[in-house]
Amino acid sequence: MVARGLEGVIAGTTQLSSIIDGTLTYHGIDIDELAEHALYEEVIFLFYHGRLPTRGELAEFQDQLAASRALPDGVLRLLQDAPSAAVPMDLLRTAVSALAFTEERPNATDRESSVAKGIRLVAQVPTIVATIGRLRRGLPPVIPPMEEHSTARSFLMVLHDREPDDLEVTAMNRVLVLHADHEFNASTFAARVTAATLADMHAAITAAIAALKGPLHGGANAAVMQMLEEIGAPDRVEPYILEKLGRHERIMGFGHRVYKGEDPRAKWLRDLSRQLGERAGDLRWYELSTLIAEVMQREKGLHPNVDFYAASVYHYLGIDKELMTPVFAASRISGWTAHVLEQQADNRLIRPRAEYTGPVDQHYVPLDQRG
Ligand SMILES: CC(=O)SCCNC(=O)CCNC(=O)[C@H](O)C(C)(C)COP(=O)(O)OP(=O)(O)OC[C@H]1O[C@@H](n2cnc3c(N)ncnc32)[C@H](O)[C@@H]1OP(=O)(O)O
Ligand SMILES: O=C([O-])CC(=O)C(=O)O
Repeated sequence: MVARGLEGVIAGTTQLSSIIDGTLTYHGIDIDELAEHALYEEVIFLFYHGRLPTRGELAEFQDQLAASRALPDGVLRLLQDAPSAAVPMDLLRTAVSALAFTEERPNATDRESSVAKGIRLVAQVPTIVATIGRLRRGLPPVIPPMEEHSTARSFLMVLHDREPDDLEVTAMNRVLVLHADHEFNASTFAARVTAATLADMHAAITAAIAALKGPLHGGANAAVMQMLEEIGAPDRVEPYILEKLGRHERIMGFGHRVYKGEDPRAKWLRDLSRQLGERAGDLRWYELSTLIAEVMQREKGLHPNVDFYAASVYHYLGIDKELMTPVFAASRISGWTAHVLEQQADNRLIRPRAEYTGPVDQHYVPLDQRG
């Protein structure tokens, strides 16, 4: 029997993250502890080294990331020359693919080369995303400040051309921690399938970005924002959701292949949405979100996934709808690159079988004899 969508299939092993009985851990550490205490850079180090950094190692690692954030001129030009209607996820995918041109050994897959490429990508992807955001607002690209250690702060500074405040930085850091890895999700699996052919890091990450784009995966956050805008007012929540469910349409940001109860990341994002909404004196997006969640719980027994409250959090952080899925990628790049390293360290081609369901005993009919 075929497991449709590979549901429940254990397709490989990983030491990076696990979801057991609804509990998410990164290398054995509960996501709640990391969300509360960790800097995103500590999480990246954890993925790359299998342990948390010492103070000295963290400072050195943050220096290395900060020194790698700038984009090569060719990639900046590519972003600037793209049509103004280009879709941000398409721009990100193309820019990451083009970064391979700037590698001295683009095809190399040995550990040293792949670690160096991975760290460069972890540093560069947030810059690409912030630069796409700037260009969409008619702002010129800027070089991210090298003295800025925090990815969260650097990203917001570049995106908004101003100093973010403490709550914004805390929120952005937490968003980066919460989205960083999630075992064999679709985009990570795409990266691993690509890496398993011995294609290089940039090839694998380009495949991952392509897979993240769809609304059943990372693209759901932008679709949630679209829905919030369409609903607009609390009294429209119930009729809107019931009408969609009546047409057997999916409500974006709900349901998950692995979690059947609450996604452990959702409560952190709900809390951030409320805090940012209170600070802005505009709780509309938070309140609409909680009302939708109540209706979905009552009608379908479905819980919000990571993409649901992320939409209003991003909105409160001044991130446009179209940039929301790229922002997800700016965090998941840490997990993707670490999974590629893990795949390369113990590689075997990933090549399952298909059950054939087409016709049998057919014959070639010459062109002039076909009716
Ligand atoms: C970062 C991430 O990728 S998190 C996921 C982001 N994606 C979304 O938010 C999109 C909306 N959610 C979905 O489409 C799904 O829940 C998925 C894709 C996440 C998981 O899908 P699957 O594991 O394949 O679940 P499946 O599609 O089999 O759904 C099971 C049942 O729940 C229903 N269901 C699942 N999600 C939803 C939803 N969001 N809205 C309405 N009904 C839903 C399905 O219609 C189905 O009902 P049925 O058995 O009566 O036909
Ligand atoms: O794991 C999944 O299927 C989807 C995903 O990436 C996540 O929830 O973070």
